[in-house]
Amino acid sequence: MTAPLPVLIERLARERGADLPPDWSGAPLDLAVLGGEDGLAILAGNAGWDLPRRVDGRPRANRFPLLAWTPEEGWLLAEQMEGHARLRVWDGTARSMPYDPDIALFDVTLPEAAVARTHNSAFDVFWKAMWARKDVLIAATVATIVANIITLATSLYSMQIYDRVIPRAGYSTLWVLTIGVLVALFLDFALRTTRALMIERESARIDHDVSEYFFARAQAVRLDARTGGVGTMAAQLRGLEQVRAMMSSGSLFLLADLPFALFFVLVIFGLGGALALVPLVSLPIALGIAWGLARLIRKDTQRAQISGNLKNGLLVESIDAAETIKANRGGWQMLSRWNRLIEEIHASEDPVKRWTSTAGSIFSTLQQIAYVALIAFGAIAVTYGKMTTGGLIACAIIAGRVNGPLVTQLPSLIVQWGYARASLKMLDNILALPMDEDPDVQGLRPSAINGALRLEGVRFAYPGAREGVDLPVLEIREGERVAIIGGIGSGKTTLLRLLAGLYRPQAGRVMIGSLDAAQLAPDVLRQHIGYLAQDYRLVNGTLRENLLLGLSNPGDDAVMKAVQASGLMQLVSGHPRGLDLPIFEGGRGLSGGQRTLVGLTRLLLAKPPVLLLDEPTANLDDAVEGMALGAVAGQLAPNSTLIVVTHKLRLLSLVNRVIVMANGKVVLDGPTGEVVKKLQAPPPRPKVEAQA
Ligand SMILES: Nc1ncnc2c1ncn2[C@@H]1O[C@H](COP(=O)(O)OP(=O)(O)OP(=O)(O)O)[C@@H](O)[C@H]1O
Repeated sequence: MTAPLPVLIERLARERGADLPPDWSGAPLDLAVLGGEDGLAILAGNAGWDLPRRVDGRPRANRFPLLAWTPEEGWLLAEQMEGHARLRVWDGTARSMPYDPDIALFDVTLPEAAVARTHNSAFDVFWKAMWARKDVLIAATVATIVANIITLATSLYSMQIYDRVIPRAGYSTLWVLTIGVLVALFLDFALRTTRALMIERESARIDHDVSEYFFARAQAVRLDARTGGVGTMAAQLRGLEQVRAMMSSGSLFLLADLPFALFFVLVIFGLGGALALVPLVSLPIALGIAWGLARLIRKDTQRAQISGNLKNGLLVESIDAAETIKANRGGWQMLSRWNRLIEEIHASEDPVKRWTSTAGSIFSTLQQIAYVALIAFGAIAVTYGKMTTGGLIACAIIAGRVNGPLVTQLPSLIVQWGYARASLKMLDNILALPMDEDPDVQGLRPSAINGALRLEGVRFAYPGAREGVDLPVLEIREGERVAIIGGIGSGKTTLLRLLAGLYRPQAGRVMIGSLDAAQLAPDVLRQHIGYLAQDYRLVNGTLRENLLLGLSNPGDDAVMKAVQASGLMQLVSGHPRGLDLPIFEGGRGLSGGQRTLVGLTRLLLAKPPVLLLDEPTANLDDAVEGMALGAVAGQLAPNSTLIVVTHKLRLLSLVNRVIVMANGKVVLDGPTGEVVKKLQAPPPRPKVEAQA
């Protein structure tokens, strides 16, 4: 028996606890092509992975599982060595075969999920991304060292011109020196350009790594931990830009050049002795002022950042809720909140600007005083014959390098660092939020899960709420059809989200089959449980992309069949672009009912064994409701579990058990007929006391 390469890789991923893309099994690849020895390289190339490496010689135990290729048997999964002479392989079934050094063994590096990497702080994320490219950064540092040494050429050139060429009219020396210095300048240009290119390229890669990590991390934040607004969280993530600006090549070069200030001071000491005292005094003063500035603006930059995030949140909210705001004349209120935030931002930014410009003026005066002091002391040294005029000029040029670009740019660099620091703190807050999956724990990936659900001692309350959902025991057997009904705000949606594993209970546990939902790998959980939210949101893209969100493409025939069954056909056939009709951000472009139908159709394609539907027909008319529910009911296998939250009595015909909720608790639970009868029974009359 042989298994196709994608199936072997699926098993390999499972053994390594790695995730493959949801559309993996539908990878549009010709299996005949994959059957050959080059198949693996083609597949990896198509998936955008690193090229699999061939393992030379007998592999060590820790390298397994590996993919094995033999011309006779094709592709196999080599799981481990059995003794010295045999290899345990899997190709649909596990078996053992003689180990032959000619068997080609390949190590496939499956891309690690961005979020699987754990970092203690946002700074750590940046640092590790930089450290991973240390080779290039070291090369850039070497280029910096050489370029800075070459920089000395111009100053030494001036020295020679004043000391040797001018007094003796030494033209031949002049030409030689000029050509020499031009060559040095060209070399300096080449080195600085190469360094810039190297750093730009690497910083683009670092940026890619870092932003991928934070995007994935923000997505992985558990739903019940997302307390802040959408806009505020988005703004916190945008703080990445500020950190990036800080790490832009300009700032990096400036920092890379910083140690050379000391080197230049040493050179001045070599040329002019005590003259080195001038930069030796002025540089620490400049750095001290810079440090003071950083401390002075720290609080204000942080405050400006927080207000900026709130401003972004308000902007997103005002656009998102435009309908409510317009219809209720809420514009004025939003505007006043906006103006208040702008005032707050200005109040925090003003001191930052004031201090920065004051520091800038101090720096420029300091620079000029340092220059005057150097020339004055230098002039005395020259008159006493302690140094030559050329030496003094060389010292003046070199001192300019110490104080020049570094000191001029320091204030703006410090402000940038202030904002970057505040951004890093906010990114730290995102990293502190709990995730769907504990990155240190490899989630369970069983090949089959039972469709039963059980809540044991579950308590859940929203942050800041006094009471929430409280369910000592609730058991739903495999294949059961259950409706959850109850008043508004009674906790039906919360219960459904707990069952779907989208919320983590604060006490107790949710069991899926015989496994704790918290221990299952999220992708396995999502595959097993289909959840249709009450307000089903679509994402920007086409209708087809929304229908196949997170699914492998089953082909247009299957998609059209599901579209026909759910009642979405009218929309598809009525649009010139059919399945490719565009969906805008947040699902704009479709009506509320159509959005629900897209969600239902997607579930028809996903065919999960457990279906959790939250008021699936609230937005549908009777005809479409009947059609959509008929499609769902028609697709249910005998062991599929269905739980539907509803306010509509019509939906009770789909189920054989009804759970009634009130104030976060189950108050009635039983067969549909019984519960309906109890609900319809008139309330017991209060006993009339016998008249005395
Ligand atoms: N994101 C949230 N943050 C804080 N409290 C919430 C949140 N969502 C719901 N609640 C509160 O939790 C309680 C239960 O809400 P839930 O959405 O589960 O009710 P429901 O029974 O589904 O109501 P409905 O029939 O209106 O959909 C309500 O009192 C609600 O105010």
